[in-house]
Amino acid sequence: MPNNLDPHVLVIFGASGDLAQRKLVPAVFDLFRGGYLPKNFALLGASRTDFTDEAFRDKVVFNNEHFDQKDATDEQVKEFSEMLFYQDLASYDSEKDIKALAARLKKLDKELKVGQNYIFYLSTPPKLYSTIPAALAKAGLNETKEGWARLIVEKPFGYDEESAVKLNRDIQTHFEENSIYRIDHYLGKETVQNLLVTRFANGFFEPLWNRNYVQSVQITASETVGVGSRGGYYDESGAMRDMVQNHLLQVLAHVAMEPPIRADAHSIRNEKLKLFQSLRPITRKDVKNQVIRGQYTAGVTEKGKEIAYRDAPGVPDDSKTETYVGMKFFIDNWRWAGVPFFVRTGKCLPLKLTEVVITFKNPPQAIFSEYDDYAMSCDNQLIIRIQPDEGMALEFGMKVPGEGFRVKNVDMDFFYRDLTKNDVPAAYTRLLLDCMKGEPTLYARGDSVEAAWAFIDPILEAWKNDEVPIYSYPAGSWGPLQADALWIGEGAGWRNPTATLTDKKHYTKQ
Ligand SMILES: NC(=O)C1=CN([C@@H]2O[C@H](COP(=O)(O)OP(=O)(O)OC[C@H]3O[C@@H](n4cnc5c(N)ncnc54)[C@H](OP(=O)(O)O)[C@@H]3O)[C@@H](O)[C@H]2O)C=CC1
Ligand SMILES: O=C1O[C@H](COP(=O)(O)O)[C@@H](O)[C@H](O)[C@H]1O
Repeated sequence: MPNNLDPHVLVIFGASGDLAQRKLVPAVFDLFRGGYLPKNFALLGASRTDFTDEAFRDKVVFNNEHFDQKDATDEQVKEFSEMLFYQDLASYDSEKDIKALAARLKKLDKELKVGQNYIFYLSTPPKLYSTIPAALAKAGLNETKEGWARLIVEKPFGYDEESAVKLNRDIQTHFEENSIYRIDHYLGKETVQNLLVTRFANGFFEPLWNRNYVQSVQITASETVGVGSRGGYYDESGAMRDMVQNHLLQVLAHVAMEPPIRADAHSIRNEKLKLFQSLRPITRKDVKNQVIRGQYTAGVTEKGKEIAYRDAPGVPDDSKTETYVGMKFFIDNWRWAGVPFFVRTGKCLPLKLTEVVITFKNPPQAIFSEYDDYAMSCDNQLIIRIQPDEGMALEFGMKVPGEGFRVKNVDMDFFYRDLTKNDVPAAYTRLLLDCMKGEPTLYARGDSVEAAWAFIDPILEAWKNDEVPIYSYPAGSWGPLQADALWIGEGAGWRNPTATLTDKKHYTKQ
């Protein structure tokens, strides 16, 4: 349902870049198609490349291979493109730049009557994340007299805890916390949000969702692609910073946090913070037993032949950057005491999928001796598919018809797409809309970003000091075999599907 959004200007810094072209402008177009944008709206691109308004429109709309017109008419695309403007800058923070930007906003304000409402989107390299807000403040654009000013900050938010604290401090000097929107696109995924509904809108999960019934929890985000042309960025980052510290800890928070008292930003973000604060620290000496890092070598993935990570453009020959992380840890709180949590992510794995698997404890006694699938009992698992085949399956044992008591694992399977015929909004579309509404629930709060870094930092330190090995794995495999050892004594093991459900109805156990 279209919303009554305030008139405003969305300013994208770094608008000549990849993200603006691939995700941001297409997301704003989706909002336009859906009738969400207010009548008085402008998108103002700002970066150093010398574009006119028309040249910018050509780049991000008419000559943009990522811009999908979908069912819109050519007239609608033209109408949308006329909402796009461009301001070129010399360096993002010179006095001349700020004055030019402020003057352009004033002009747009006057023409469109946007009431001095501005969203500033930082889609530049992270080194500018402190600089640009300070420059905006100098021009008085951080707090407008008549309207509001909001700031969206792209990832990565910091490089470690210290830099995240500093970045928070820098930005919070100029913008109130409730005007800062730290984006994590996993929070914009419908199925990540649905984790909260699954847990808190259904009475029957709650009694089971704790140490009394849960044997283990595993979260996997596997990718089939390698680093491609992003070697320069990725080698500085690695899988831990790129995926675990942000996206996967956010998914974890949705799976494990306590029920918020209300479904509002304050309550949900408070519970997430508490969850991050309850993570049992993995000290540097624990790292070798709890965290496995890996790097892919040449191999074959579903995409074809893949060169070794170290041969990718922009990656040094002797790189020790991890392209795989598998880890085991505990949450020291009342609900989860003693339950092992396993998280893994990697590039060049066999399938592209993100899923959460809750494995429930076995019944207290195994009284049926014949199982079709397993020796002792069924695996009672709830498999929550974040992507693809969004949905969830519950696995349990049923009697095989006929004599005796033969038990077989079966599943009840729900597909999220059966809920609606409408397109599920892309993550960036949903998140941009929320910021336009002034709704920060699906954005990360400063304190929880710091808490997430505090958990990750000792691991990164141990790696930096080479205290543990980095294992290799061939592209197309499920990562280093050493990661299987994390499960010793903990049951289930990694769930390594052989195909996504789109290709094949059933997962098989390794
Ligand atoms: N691309 C993606 O898929 C994703 C990106 N991100 C994050 O979003 C941000 C933007 O990403 P992306 O668009 O890929 O980045 P780009 O590297 O394409 O940079 C965006 C723009 O910033 C300007 N820029 C680049 N380098 C510099 C520099 N050294 N000094 C000043 N300006 C510079 C350039 O514009 P100009 O030269 O015209 O000023 C460039 O077009 C990054 O922080 C990235 O980490 C997050 C998730 C996914
Ligand atoms: O932020 C990032 O996420 C993508 C994976 O996102 P997904 O929505 O496709 O699961 C990852 O490929 C990239 O390295 C990382 O920067």
